[in-house]
Amino acid sequence: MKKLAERLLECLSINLGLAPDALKNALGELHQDLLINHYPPCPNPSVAVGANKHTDLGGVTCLWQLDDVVGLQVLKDGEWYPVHPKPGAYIINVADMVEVASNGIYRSIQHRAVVNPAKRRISIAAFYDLHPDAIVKPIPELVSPERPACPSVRFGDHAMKLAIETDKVGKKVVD
Ligand SMILES: O=C(O)CCC(=O)C(=O)O
Ligand SMILES: [Fe+2]
Repeated sequence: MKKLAERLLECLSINLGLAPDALKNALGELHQDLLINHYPPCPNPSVAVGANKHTDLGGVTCLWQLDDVVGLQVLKDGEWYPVHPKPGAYIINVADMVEVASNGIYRSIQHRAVVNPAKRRISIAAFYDLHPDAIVKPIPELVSPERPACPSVRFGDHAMKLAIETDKVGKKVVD
């Protein structure tokens, strides 16, 4: 799975016109955090949230939706769109540190999970997170007068800030 995340970072780098290892070098050593989300059926989904609106913190996330139950939604142009589970397919989220390293060219995706009135849902998220001391700066080739550098971020501070200032959850890093 980690190989998949590393390969994805290579593809994202190449797509930016950079060397394949550009994002990997900008993020440093990645480690995997696994989170198993279990959403029991909820008789009144309109008053309950599965997972609140947020962006993932690290590099990329590989998300596996186990059951054929729609719950994940992504925010695009102010509208929530469902992401339908596909057997054998992972959902890949660009997370905050790729947004910073790419100087905002890639945007971390705002998403949430809603609950289902009749069925339970399970998802497994593999987050590729950074060392807490890793400092992520925009890759110099992606900085220009038209696209000035966004602020650098120390990963540990970013994760802590969101843990403490929960009102910041779901806000964009670059903006
Ligand atoms: O359950 C889902 O589909 C989303 C879970 C999620 O966004 C997360 O664990 O960060
Ligand atoms: Fe997430």
